[in-house]
Amino acid sequence: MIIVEQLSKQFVREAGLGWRRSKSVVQAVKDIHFSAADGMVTGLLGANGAGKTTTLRMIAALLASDTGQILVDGVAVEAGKQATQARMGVLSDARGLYPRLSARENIAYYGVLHGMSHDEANERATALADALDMRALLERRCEGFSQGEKMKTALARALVHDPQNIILDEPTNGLDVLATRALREFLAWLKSPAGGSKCILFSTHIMQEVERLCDHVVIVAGGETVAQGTVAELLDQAKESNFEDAFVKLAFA
Ligand SMILES: Nc1ncnc2c1ncn2[C@@H]1O[C@H](COP(=O)(O)OP(=O)(O)OP(=O)(O)O)[C@@H](O)[C@H]1O
Repeated sequence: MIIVEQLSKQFVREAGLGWRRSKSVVQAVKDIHFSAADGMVTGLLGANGAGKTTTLRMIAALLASDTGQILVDGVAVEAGKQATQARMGVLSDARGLYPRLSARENIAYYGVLHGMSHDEANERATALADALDMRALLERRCEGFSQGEKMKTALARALVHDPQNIILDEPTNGLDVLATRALREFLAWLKSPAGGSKCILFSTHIMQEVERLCDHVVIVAGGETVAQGTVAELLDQAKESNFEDAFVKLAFA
């Protein structure tokens, strides 16, 4: 379970050179708060620049927050510290695979970094490849992989140590309809008791994805949580019958 309270983060941007040099402050996240429960898919839904990636990077301990608190299974997240890493699997938007390594090596290497033996990590890579229908890719170098192949490999790598909490930044970016469907089915399995009742948190700006996949939706606008609930509750709150209309009303009214 992930609990986020009063999270904020600002960046200082520098522009120009010499005497023309200037600094400006960007308040990327102002006040984000929500909780993401086990056995559920929670979606962070927001427009471009709303603060989703910055929020996920703070939860994943990749970036320090200015204020607020993040608890993962009751343990406070601290940027750069290992305490919560074992409990989290993170799929960033950059994917970041080693192109010269095979998919298996990319996946198993992360397992070893998480303290697994080589055999254990290899067995897990094979099991995940079966679950993600990517067995044929396993021994291929990642160089030249398609978007969908990269995503599957990066997802398997994020899950190699069987984390309870799964954080995905725009996981369907660049995927076609079939790959998106397969991912949706896999996430539905991961949140089920058979898949381990995982806590899944993902960011997106795609309405249909949220309607089809999310048990809980957190609408983020201008770095703030502006509404949250089930899709039905948000429709009710906005007094709309179409989810896109409800989103626009809640995010930009
Ligand atoms: N390292 C950084 N330095 C300066 N500004 C940043 C940095 N990272 C993010 N920002 C700014 O913070 C704001 C929020 O960015 P963020 O990437 O979190 O949004 P997002 O909701 O993930 O957007 P998108 O859907 O376009 O990926 C944006 O205005 C962005 O330009």
